[in-house]
Amino acid sequence: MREFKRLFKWARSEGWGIALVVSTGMGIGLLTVLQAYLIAQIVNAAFMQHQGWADLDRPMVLLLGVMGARAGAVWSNEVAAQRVAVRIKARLRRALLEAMLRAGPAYLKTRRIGDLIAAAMQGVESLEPFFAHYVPQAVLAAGVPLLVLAVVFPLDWLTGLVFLVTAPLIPLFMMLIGRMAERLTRRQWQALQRLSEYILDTLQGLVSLKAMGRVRERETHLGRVADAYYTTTLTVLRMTFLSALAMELISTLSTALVAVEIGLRLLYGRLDFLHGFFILLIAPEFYLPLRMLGQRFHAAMSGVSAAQTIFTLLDEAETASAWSRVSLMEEKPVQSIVSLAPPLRIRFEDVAFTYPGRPDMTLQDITFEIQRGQKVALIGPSGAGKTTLAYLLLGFLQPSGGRILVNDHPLAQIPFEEWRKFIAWVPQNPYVFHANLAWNVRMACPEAPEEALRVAGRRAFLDEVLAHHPRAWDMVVGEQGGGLSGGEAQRVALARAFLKDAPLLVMDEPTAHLDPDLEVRLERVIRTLLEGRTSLIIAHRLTTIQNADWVLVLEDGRIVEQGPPADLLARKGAFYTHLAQWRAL
Ligand SMILES: Nc1ncnc2c1ncn2[C@@H]1O[C@H](COP(=O)(O)OP(=O)(O)OP(=O)(O)O)[C@@H](O)[C@H]1O
Repeated sequence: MREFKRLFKWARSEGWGIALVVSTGMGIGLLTVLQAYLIAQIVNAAFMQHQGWADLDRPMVLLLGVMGARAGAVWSNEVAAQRVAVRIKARLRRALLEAMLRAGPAYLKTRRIGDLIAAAMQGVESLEPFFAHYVPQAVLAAGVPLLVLAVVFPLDWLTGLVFLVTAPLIPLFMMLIGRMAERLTRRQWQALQRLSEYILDTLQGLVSLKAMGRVRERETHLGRVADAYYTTTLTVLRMTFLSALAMELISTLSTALVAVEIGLRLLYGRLDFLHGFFILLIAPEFYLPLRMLGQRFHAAMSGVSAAQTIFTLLDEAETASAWSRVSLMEEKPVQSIVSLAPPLRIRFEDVAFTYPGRPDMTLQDITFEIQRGQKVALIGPSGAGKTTLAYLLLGFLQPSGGRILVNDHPLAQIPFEEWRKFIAWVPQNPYVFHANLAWNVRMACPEAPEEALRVAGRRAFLDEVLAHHPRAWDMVVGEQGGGLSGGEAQRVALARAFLKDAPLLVMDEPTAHLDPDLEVRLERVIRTLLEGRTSLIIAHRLTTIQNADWVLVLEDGRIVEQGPPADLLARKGAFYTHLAQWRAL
């Protein structure tokens, strides 16, 4: 039920929109009472007092006016509620995206992408019934019965008493089955999440599944996951129908009770027709908003279950953004607080880092310096913390201890938006977006002129790829570089780095994709790219290590050795052992 509170908070934050929903809701209540009273008055005048049409034209016109106004209020209420729902959905999606980007790549690595997609797409979408139907209905359910009670009590205290005793039965029943409904819809939402994760995982790993002959097995399992979703959906539907039936029964019996006690008193002349008929007309309207609230509660429940995932993601990302310092959504220029003159000098002083939720330190006592224009190679076994160290320098993560200095300025004081202008990042598996090649390279520097794009392409050997394709730079590639080989995607990343021409290059050297001929040429490309730049390379090849000015050997999150490669080799320590393991010696 915590989610209910948070969702209502989001609804309240819609200001005017929600004020319109509330005011039109109260308007509907008032007009409903007035409409019932006018109908009762007209019927009373026509049939009990035998008045002619001529005497009834005023109340008839008034009734038509009230009916029109009520229709208008219902329409405005629905439109306002829909607008509130659409706006909140858009805001929630943006908040999720912002939170994910603020939390940065290190946090995203810990999450399942299927989860995020399900939350941002179906999850947010399933909140529509909550904001568009449940919230306005909650306003009506709170307002209309109170209004009816306030009108009916002075007219007939006995009916007022019946209303007062029977009305709580519907919310009481709603609360009783609410817990069960919550549990079931949560199970349904989890089944949907599992299904979307499973489909995404299957599609992404299709090649491996085929290669290992596991497609049939996966298909059978997928069928089971889909069946689980089907079964939970049917259970939820069954319970929804059952609860609708029960609420219908309660309100019908209560209305019948009112009808009997009114009928009997009319029969014995203890109540005048006008009031009796008015109360009979208003009785179903008294129970309707409560009954509808029950129905809409079930429709809204799947959204509430999804909201739990959405809010968990938002909270987690919020915590993660404390250790990540990225705010990628900010496109507005940031006032520079330091002036960094390239080439850059980097210094790590006793830097430590711990991922939240992990008991041990991922990095500790990291102290080294990259002189201006120096090429530093970072080596170490898998899981030693190389990527984490690179992320710290890139500004994706914040050190838990120590500090990083750039030209003697603490990196923590340089806004990320400013810092990113100084860095080019070439990851091991660069992401190529579903767009044309020109866009994919130009994203590194959107304002770069055409000529600079061509030069960058040429320097990264990308023109060889372009030559084989009639649309050249306009060639559209699929997401994750579909349509490009691994080596070609690598060249796109290198072309981006050339185009950006940043003073600091951070690179995770490719270990695969390259044939020997391309490897030799790429080596030349990389050497050109490194010229005159300060660079940190997570090195996986011997030549890169030999050509480096300085080598850092990382083991279990600590730098166990550092120095020029020739000196380290002569020392026959960790560096030597590391290379020996590669059979490089
Ligand atoms: N987002 C994360 N949350 C929690 N722990 C993480 C996260 N990313 C990495 N780790 C852990 O931190 C340690 C260092 O990981 P890191 O990726 O920096 O190593 P690496 O040296 O780059 O490894 P590889 O060469 O295999 O890429 C590992 O034990 C890893 O499991």
